Amino acid sequence: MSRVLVLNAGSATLKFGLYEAADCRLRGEVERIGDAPALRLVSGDLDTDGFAPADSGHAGVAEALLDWLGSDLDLEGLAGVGHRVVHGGTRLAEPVRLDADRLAYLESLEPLAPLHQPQSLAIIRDLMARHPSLPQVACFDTAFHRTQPRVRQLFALPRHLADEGVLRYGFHGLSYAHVTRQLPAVVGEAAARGRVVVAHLGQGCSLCALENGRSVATSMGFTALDGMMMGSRCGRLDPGVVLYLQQQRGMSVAEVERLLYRESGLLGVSGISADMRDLLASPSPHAEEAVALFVDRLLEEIGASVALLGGLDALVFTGGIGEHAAEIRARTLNALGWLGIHLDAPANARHALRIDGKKGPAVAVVPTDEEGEMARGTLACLDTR
Ligand SMILES: Nc1ncnc2c1ncn2[C@@H]1O[C@H](COP(=O)(O)OP(=O)(O)O)[C@@H](O)[C@H]1O
Ligand SMILES: CC(=O)OP(=O)(O)O
Ligand SMILES: [Mg+2]
Repeated sequence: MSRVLVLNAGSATLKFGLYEAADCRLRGEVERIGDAPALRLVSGDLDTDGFAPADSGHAGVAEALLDWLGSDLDLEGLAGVGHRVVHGGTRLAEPVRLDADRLAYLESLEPLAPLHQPQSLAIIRDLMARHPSLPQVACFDTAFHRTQPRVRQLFALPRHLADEGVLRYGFHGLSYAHVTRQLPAVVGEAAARGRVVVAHLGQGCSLCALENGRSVATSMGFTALDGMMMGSRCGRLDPGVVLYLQQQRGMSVAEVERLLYRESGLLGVSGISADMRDLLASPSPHAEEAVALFVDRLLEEIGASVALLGGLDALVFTGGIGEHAAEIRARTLNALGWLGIHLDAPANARHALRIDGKKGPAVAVVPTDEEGEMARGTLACLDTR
């Protein structure tokens, strides 16, 4: 039976899963990378004691995770390893087996995803060096959005920039692909084929407008910095602010990158934390202001998606905040009565699969599973290579 390992390197987490065909045998994550990395098993049975990173950074954590997995599992016996690579650029979309050429292309995209691309490529290089004959497969966050009409991919910039690939790519595609697969069972066949908005709200946040199960618009852009406000990223921003920071404040490119990716969003506005749990529990007015802005921006992004779809049949929440923060869902949904949405408050409080009051558009909470989607893509890629 084909066994694959999948690795999902995020900005502060490294999630992993071991699959035998479609069955998940082991799943877990290392949280708080860069601070105090801790390994947590979500399912499966393996002693976590042997996990001992030499340092708290991404490289140390990845090495320790591979050592820990390798001490119990025969990594050489795997059919392959699947990796979440957030940016596939113009050349790569479907899951592909990596070689030196493709790896070099993906490296050229590192500046477009500084919180994700360098981390996942470093793990891939490490695994290629350790196990040269073990297939490494990349599964792209951008792939799901390639169905978008060209006009939705364009920025209002001179044409030659679009010709060289400065386009809206969109991200969180593995999450949207998983949610889309669940839609018929969750909201019914008719709504699943209709106009659906999915809000993926995690550390990174984005929205996707679906028509007949295909992405027709998304809030993230050329990079995972655009659109919705996030944990530590600003989301949509007047580009004049970037000019101001460089011209008036004399900030370097690296300083601006740091500010926009790591010091903004919930963290920047609250001055307290990038973690929604901390802000919801905080009595600070700055925490409340950050939460209020988050809800406002979410309403704007939902409104934009619904306008492009010409209506709404279902709204889905996913990602850490989308799945677990009942207060954020309630504050958002209570402001969406104009869409005919009715909230079932007790169902929302217990994070039920359906939280609408059986009138108007369906509203659902669907746990995401990027790892399951990657296992599927990796197995399909290895079967047809
Ligand atoms: N119970 C909760 N209440 C509010 N927010 C939560 C809760 N659990 C998780 N979160 C939020 O989810 C975020 C992480 O989302 P997740 O999708 O796991 O992140 P990642 O993008 O790293 O995969 C955390 O930053 C936190 O703000
Ligand atoms: C693309 C992106 O923002 O991913 P994450 O939510 O994992 O940070
Ligand atoms: Mg995520």
